[in-house]
Formats: sequence, structure tokens, C-alpha cells
Amino acid sequence: MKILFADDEKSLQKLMSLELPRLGHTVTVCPDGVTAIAVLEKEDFDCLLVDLDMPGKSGIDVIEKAKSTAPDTEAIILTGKSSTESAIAAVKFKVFAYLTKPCRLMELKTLLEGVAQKRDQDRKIKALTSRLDRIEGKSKLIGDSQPMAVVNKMISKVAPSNSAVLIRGETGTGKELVAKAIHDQSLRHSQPFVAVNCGALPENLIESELFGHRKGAFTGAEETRIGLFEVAHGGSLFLDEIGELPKSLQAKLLRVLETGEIRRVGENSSIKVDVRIISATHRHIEDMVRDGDFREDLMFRINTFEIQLPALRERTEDIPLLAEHISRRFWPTIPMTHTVFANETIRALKTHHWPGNVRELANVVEHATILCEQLPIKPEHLPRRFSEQSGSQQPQLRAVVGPMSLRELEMQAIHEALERHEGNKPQAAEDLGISLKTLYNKLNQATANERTA
Ligand SMILES: Nc1ncnc2c1ncn2[C@@H]1O[C@H](COP(=O)(O)OP(=O)(O)OP(=O)(O)O)[C@@H](O)[C@H]1O
Repeated sequence: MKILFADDEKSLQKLMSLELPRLGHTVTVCPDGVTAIAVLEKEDFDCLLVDLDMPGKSGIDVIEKAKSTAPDTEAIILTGKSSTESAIAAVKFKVFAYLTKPCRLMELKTLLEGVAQKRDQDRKIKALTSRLDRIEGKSKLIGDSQPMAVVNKMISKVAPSNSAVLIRGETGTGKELVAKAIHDQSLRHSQPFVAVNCGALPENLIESELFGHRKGAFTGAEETRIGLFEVAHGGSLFLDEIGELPKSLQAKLLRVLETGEIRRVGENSSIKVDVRIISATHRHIEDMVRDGDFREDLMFRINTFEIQLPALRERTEDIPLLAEHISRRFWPTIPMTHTVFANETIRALKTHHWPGNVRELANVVEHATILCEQLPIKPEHLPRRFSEQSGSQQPQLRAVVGPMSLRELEMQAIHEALERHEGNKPQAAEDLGISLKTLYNKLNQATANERTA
């Protein structure tokens, strides 16, 4: 690491200029705070090692200067005595550690290793965060139709409150996007947004996934793990497909929502958590309550505020904007002035039934962008079902060019099964002969592909 050392003690200056390079660091030694500040005008350092009491400018002044230009700089304070004032300043400037004089080299070595490790972790977190931002993208809800205007208004009204929100809508209507928009517009926006699909987890894992577990709580629990409630502390937890939550877990979730406390599996004591709950379902929860499949008290708890998302077929006027927006995910270089879709393509898209809603539209657009070599995208670039469906109304449409990929065939089969079962995923999975988890994985994969494209 690149270290700046500032101390007016001559013997220490000599020691550090010898020992720090031996530990693999490069060091700039300054005899006082004023010199250190002058050096910081020209250079940044990974770590500061500064004496608290120096004539002229103190160690805290040096740290303040370094952090004003390079906030990631770490600092270790050397001190003979600690005072309340210096402790407050240390907290303010997030000082890494105090080292009391006379300082032992072994102690300093361990501290510097800790600083290096922290910087490494910070870099990894930054890389992961930027990757996550790219994958999640902006939670921008496209569509200026009347139904979407109502949705946007409801989001902006409910976001600043702490109320539990239930988002209803068919598969692929953008429920997760709405949940993210609520979080982004809330006071919790700088805290985590954690999404969990209640239908995609095997029953025996959901409890430990949500609440965490203690080491040895069950076979395979090799170490203590925190659950998603704790991960989401201070932020929002999005419980997607809440209707799929097993009854035993419904009771436990209700208790958590009522007490604000969770208990890790195998743990005796509880932990307070502050989490806003946003749930989503494509199922008619009231019917599930009537059939005894969903707890009525939990239903009241999760839907303080309800947002109903319109199906894509109920807002066909948004299709041109959505299709254009999605096409630019695949072709980011198309100039904004270019016409991406021919008029007859938009007409074909507007007459489709869209059982898979916006997710299906994204798949169709991806298919078309692969086939189309020159803009605009024409009906012949759309998947075969479009020419079949509109064959009688639009005989001019040609059959699809080229074969469909396995992935496209798979997604088509999934959308058709969802259409047959009116969006009911467990039934569609059964019909397709795959597990519900596999169905979710394929839908999620399709969404991830669209986002990263
Ligand atoms: N209004 C919209 N504007 C832009 N993109 C949208 C919109 N609605 C949905 N999408 C896109 O459609 C895809 C599916 O959206 P999302 O995963 O939010 O749907 P969902 O209703 O949660 O689906 P499921 O019920 O299957 O979980 C995503 O790629 C999302 O970005």
C-alpha cells in the first residue's frame, strides 16, 4: 500500500521509513501536519498513519484533508493518550484504528493487513454493486397509457409511507419493476432492496432463507447464516408470488410482521428487524382464503395498499413505446431518430393477446432483432405464431425467416402453457412436465437475459 506517515518524533520517522518498506509498503514520511497536508495537495494515499498531536496541524486535520479529496483513504491514528474530542473526530472521519504509543511493530503489521483487506473488500463490493445496477437496470416503468398513469400515481403516493403493498397482476406485467420503483421512491432507497420468489424455493429451505439459521440447526447447516429479512434490514423485502408460500410459513411470516422480530432457525432469541414488505401475486388471494389455502389475517397484513397492474392487452397503446424501449436494450446504438418498427409490425404486435405480457413482448423483440438485418423490423421478423394468428387478417405476412432457437421454442411453449392456465404457474408447470422451480428459473433467466442484453 501507499502510506503517508506523519509524526514529529524523529525516532519514529526513522523507524517507519525502514520498517514500512520491509512490510511491502511504500512510505512518504512527513515531520509535521503542515508538510503532510502539502503532500496531500499533490498525491493520494491508500492509508494514513498519523500522530494525533503535532505542532501546527493535528493528525485529525491531516485526515480531514485527505478524505476531502479521496474519501476512500483509510487512516490509523497514533496517540499517546486518547481524548473524547479525538474519539469524536475519529468516528466522524471513519478512522480505521487507534494505535497507542509506544507502537509495537507486530500490532502495526496486523492493522495494515486489516486495512489492505478492507480496501480489497470495498473494491469487490463496488464491482458487485455496479454489476447489479447493470443487471437490474433503472426501475423505469415504460408506458403513458391511462392504466399506467394510475399505477404511477399510486406508486408515488404509497412509496414515502412505510405501508405494506400488495401488487397484483398477471405474469410478466412488471410486478417486480413496480416493487423496485416503490423502494426507489421511498425514504429507504439507499438501503437494500431484496427480492425473493416464494414459489421458487423448496418448502424446507424457505424458512432458513427468510429468517436465517444457526450452525447445526439441521443437517447441512454447516455455518450460521443470516436470512433475507436481516439482509433487507432498513430497506424493503419483495415477496414475489406470496400466494405460493406454504401454510406453515404463512403463520411464521405473520408473527414476524406483527412483532417486527425474527428468529433464526435453531436459535432461541429473537432479533429486531426494520423491513418494509412489498408482496406480489398473480393469484386471487381472496379465493385462496376462501379455499383455506391462505391465511386471512396474513392477507390483511400484507395488503394495506394494493396496486393492480394492467395486462398488456389492456394497454395496447403502450406497445410501440415498450417495443422501442426494449429493442434499444438489444441494439443500444440505434440513433433515437431511427424508426425501429414498421407500422404493420406495430399493428401485428397490437393485435396479439400477450399471455406472457411485457416479458413475452421482450422475447418477441429479441427474436426480431436477431432476424432483422436492416431496420425497420417487419412482421416477417416476428415469431411464427404472429403470422399464424394474423394469417386471415393480414395475408400479406410472410412465414417466419429461419428456424427458432431452442430457447425461443421453450419460451413459446411456456407462454402458451401460461395462457392455457390463465397465468397459473403451478398448473402451467404441471402441464409442461417440469417442476415449478424450473419454470421460475426459466422465466427469471429470460428476464435476466433481457436485462443484460
Ligand atoms: N412497464 C414496463 N416498462 C418496462 N419494462 C417492463 C415493464 N413491465 C415489465 N417490464 C419488463 O418485463 C419483464 C418482466 O417484468 P417483471 O419481472 O417485473 O414481471 P412480473 O410481473 O414480476 O413477472 P412474474 O409474475 O413472472 O414474476 C422485465 O424484463 C421487465 O423489465
